[in-house]
Amino acid sequence: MNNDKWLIRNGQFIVNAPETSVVKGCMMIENGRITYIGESLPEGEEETPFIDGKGLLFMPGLVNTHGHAAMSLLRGYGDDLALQVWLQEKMWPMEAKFTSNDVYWGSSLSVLEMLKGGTTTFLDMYDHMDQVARVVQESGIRASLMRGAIGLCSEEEQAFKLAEAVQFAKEWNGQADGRITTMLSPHAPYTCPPAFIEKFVQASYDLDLPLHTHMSETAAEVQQNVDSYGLRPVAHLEKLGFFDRPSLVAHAVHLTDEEIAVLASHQVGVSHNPGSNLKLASGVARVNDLLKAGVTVSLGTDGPASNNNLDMFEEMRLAALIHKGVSGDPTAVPAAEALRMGTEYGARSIFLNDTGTLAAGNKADFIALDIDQPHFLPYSDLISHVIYSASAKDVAHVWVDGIQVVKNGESLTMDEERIKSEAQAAFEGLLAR
Ligand SMILES: CSC[C@H]1O[C@@H](n2cnc3c(O)ncnc32)[C@H](O)[C@@H]1O
Ligand SMILES: [Zn+2]
Repeated sequence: MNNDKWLIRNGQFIVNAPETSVVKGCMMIENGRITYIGESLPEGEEETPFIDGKGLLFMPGLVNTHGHAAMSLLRGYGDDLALQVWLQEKMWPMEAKFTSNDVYWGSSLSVLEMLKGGTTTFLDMYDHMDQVARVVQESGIRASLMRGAIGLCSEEEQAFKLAEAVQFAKEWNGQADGRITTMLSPHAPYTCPPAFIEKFVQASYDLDLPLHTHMSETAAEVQQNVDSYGLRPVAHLEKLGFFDRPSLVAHAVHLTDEEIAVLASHQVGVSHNPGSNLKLASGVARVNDLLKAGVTVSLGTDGPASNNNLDMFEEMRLAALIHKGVSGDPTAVPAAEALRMGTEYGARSIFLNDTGTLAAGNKADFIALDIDQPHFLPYSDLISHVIYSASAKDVAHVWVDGIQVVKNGESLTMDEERIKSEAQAAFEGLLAR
């Protein structure tokens, strides 16, 4: 933990209360938490160590609420395919060959990309999760981790996967100085028989941990659910008690009005993954209607093999653009709302209540953008610029828990050259096996 007290002076800070706006002045950090943001230097702090924020825009770290980090090894391996073909013919055969070493280097590559691009918290659903947790420990990032379980196997294998998921969730919750939290995650209703999902719901009660799953990503999947169980995925999961638990669903592209009301009434969060949904031609989620119904909608990249990068600025921009385009309503998902989806709502979606905004009392998870660049001028509306003009490349500095992990665009905690060469070797090893 960081026990320093220090200040940023002469900076510009995006705050969300009482509304999303920019404050010019100072921010103070003590013991890894923000203790002050305001226009003037707090009294008696003239001698406190500080960094000069001139030319920088400080904002909350981005929160990526759905992904599979190790799939960076499969980036570019299987493009331009629909979800089921992509999964069954390209991803799953390769993933069957993944070792712990592959997951370690693939996740390292993704965490390096995420930190350098301003993501300070990510959700990860995968296998060999001890390796992902190790990467989180070493890199200094914050994460919500879970062993994803596909139940298209024998009951014996299902029991083994559930036991692994429970063991991982118990063992790692609160580790890495509290930066790791855990959830429980059956992969999807189309890959997990109802009785298997019910076991995850029971484990969620037993461990007092939230649930996460893929849901209603494609029209074909919704139809398959109706054919198999006589219900669409929302009613199916509701019947299995999934939504009686704190839960987050990824994608939720194909929803009816009634289903949106069900998600809202159970306070189910939705991780909207616009880049992945567009690339896999899954459709466009009803984000405007979800937000209007009071659903917490956050943003995720999904895995790097269906996106194909982990740039959360791109996801915020896509969210702000595509819902205007498909609705014909230029007021749909305004810039400030897209920004909250990428930060505040992200933290809320994964049940973190003291990160996601720059506010006194919150964890000091924040980033600084270099706004002394042509595409940020004129300084008319910096919130607009963050959504419509910025990209991951503009991130100069990153702090998590008040500890700097990226400085002048370079990682301070991860060995970039080693990670790139090991990831390339891991990919070649997968091709050769
Ligand atoms: C059980 S580990 C996670 C599992 O999820 C697969 N996956 C990656 N992206 C998607 C997606 O968009 N929809 C459904 N499943 C996805 C990944 O390949 C792993 O097998
Ligand atoms: Zn996914």
